[in-house]
Amino acid sequence: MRNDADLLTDEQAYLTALYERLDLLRDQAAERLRAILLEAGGTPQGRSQREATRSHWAEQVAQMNAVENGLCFGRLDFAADNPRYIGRLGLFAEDRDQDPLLVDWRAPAARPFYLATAVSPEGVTRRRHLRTRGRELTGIDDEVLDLAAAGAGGREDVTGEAALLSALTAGRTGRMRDIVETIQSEQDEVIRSGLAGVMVVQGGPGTGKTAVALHRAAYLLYTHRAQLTRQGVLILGPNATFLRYISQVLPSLAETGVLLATLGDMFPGVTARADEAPAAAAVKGGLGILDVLAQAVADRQTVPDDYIEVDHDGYPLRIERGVCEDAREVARRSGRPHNVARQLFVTEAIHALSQQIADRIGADPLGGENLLEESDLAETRRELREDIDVQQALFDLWPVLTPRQVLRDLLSDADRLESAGLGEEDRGLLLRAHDARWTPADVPLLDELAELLGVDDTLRARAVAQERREAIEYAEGVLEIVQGSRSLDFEDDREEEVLSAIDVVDASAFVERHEVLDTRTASERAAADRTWVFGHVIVDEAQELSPMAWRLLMRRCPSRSMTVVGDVAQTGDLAGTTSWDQAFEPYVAQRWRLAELTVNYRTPAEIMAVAGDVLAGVDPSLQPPRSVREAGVEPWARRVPPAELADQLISTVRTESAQVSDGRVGVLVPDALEESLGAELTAAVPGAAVGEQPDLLNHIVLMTVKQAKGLEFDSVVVVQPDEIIAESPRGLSDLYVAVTRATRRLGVLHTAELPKELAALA
Ligand SMILES: Nc1ncnc2c1ncn2[C@@H]1O[C@H](COP(=O)(O)OP(=O)(O)OP(=O)(O)O)[C@@H](O)[C@H]1O
Repeated sequence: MRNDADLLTDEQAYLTALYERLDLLRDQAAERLRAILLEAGGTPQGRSQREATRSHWAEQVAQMNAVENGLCFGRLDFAADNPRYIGRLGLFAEDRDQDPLLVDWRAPAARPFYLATAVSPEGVTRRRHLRTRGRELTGIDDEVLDLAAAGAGGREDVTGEAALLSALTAGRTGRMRDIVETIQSEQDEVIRSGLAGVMVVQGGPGTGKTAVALHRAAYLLYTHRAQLTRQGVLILGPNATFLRYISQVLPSLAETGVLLATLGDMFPGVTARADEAPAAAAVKGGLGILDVLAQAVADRQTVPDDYIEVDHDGYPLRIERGVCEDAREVARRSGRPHNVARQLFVTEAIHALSQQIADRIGADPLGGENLLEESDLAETRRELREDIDVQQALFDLWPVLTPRQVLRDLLSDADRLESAGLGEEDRGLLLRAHDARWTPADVPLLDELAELLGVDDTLRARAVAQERREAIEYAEGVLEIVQGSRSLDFEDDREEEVLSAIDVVDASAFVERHEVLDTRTASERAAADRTWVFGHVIVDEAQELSPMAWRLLMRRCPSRSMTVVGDVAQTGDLAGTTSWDQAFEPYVAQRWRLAELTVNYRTPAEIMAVAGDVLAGVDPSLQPPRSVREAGVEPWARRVPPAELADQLISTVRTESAQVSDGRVGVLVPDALEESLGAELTAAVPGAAVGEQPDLLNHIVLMTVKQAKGLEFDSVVVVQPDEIIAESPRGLSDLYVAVTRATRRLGVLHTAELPKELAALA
């Protein structure tokens, strides 16, 4: 009889063969890459093809490197089929007609690994999880999936229980890990849902929303590769620290072509990271600001009180208020953006001024018709257009503007704000220095202004068109030569069918082929281009987005192919989303689909009992997600004298750090205490990370709740919960976020009474 040791030996042999195949393929890819890198010169077309080949092989090598750990993690046995091994990458034998050696987790054939249950086994008789360290098999967990065996213990709501629990109880590292080995069926439904339309994934803390969003990106890129690598996928996260936290997950899923960004990165050339009062961000985030921006632009289209006098050709020329008003009216009525409509304003004004000149110099002394002819008038207009003084005067009245300039000027000038229609209280909130740093809430305003202002690219377009005309003329010349030589060569042999360049391309197609292709990836180009349209947009912590931020995102995704993950119970931003219906109504009406995640994989049951009370304070109708496990440790609270808070915190952090040994301790504090407690903690515990973008790889991190959105720690110490609540109208939601960051241990330090929502800890 075969025993467990034989089983391990067999599976190890299979694993070793897989790694040998991987090594071989990787060596081949690396060799091809080296060969391409050694090539040089050639035509522009040849170079761009070479670049495409180079990035293909570079990506292949990177993918194969990324799957080194955990290459294969599962096996499915079927009643009526060969076993199937599941891994992070697909591998084929030399002979492609054979079954694949390893099935990529994203392929349809891998799906039963995540979905098959004893009740609905989908032909699977056994699911096996392979545990590995490096290339070595360290253990096997089997689940037998036939109904007869279903009663034999195990949970029907969880697949791969042993593997799942071992993943969930592992110490945290400060970087998120992939979950491909233990994706649960409700998560799998979301990950593999179709590409089209808006899908909202609502789920409480720890239900795997972030993990699911990232795996969905990997799945979509795998399944719709051609389309999505061309257009790119945007993943929007709440802050830079969070992006670093998740940044390793995608490469290890062997994917590229994804742009990870925060709202603050969404206007090319601006990195908006500064903080501002939540109330100010709320004013900027509401749709009421749209009228203010439109008026701010209109306010830049001015007319003189009476007239402006300029010197033209030695004569004084008056640019009268009436002329400017008429020209402005025509330009505004065109409905074009400000910088584009400017052409109309100038043309109208020049027209009126030329008429003025004609009236003066062409007047018939005998009272007849004006003596100037149309050609004279055209000449006058040309002179006026070229007159620097006239140009300057018209520029001052209707200047070319940039979004940054308009927003800076507006936010630093109380009169402009008032004229744009902002009430006194809001003016007080928004007013700031002219050189203030950009905040994330400014970014949708910059984007909106870019739409209102537009870009007058007539000059650039003219230059490009001219260049292209010249290239086509040149190409026509080349093709004529080809044509000419062909008729000479084949004069005597007219029967022969010969295709030459002239038969298959015309001159403009010839030019197109020879134009140098942009070799940047879609995500690189998208990052530099405000008007880039993404193939798919994934938004994490989507509840924090304001209506203005949604407007910006919808512009980047006119196809509305979006995955939106979030939890309306965790909304902290005042302008954030508290109802998905409201957020999407303006863009897709009722046409969005909702998926709910209900199981909490992060926070153990003991801590969720406390979190449930806090959630009831936020909204009694909301249900906390169900914890998948217990930690066996009760959460605690300790009241300390105010003067001892810092010392007590330091000693608590030391104890907690020892408790989680290699894991992570997160200290979550009210905004007002971040600086002072941060300073005291780092003085006493030198390795601790604090500040605007603390390094999560440190074992101890102190941050505000806002910074901790989406993150998790083995042990969490919440400081002064009453202050966290008091700091914002959404303070209870913030406390809910704070207490749900822990994977094992939760403690609370407080100097005042415990808030009633935490009474269970008293
Ligand atoms: N199927 C799974 N297998 C293993 N681990 C999982 C699984 N699903 C989620 N997790 C783990 O649970 C933790 C919480 O997941 P995640 O951060 O994605 O949750 P979330 O819903 O985004 O939470 P929050 O709303 O609090 O930000 C992570 O450590 C994640 O790796």
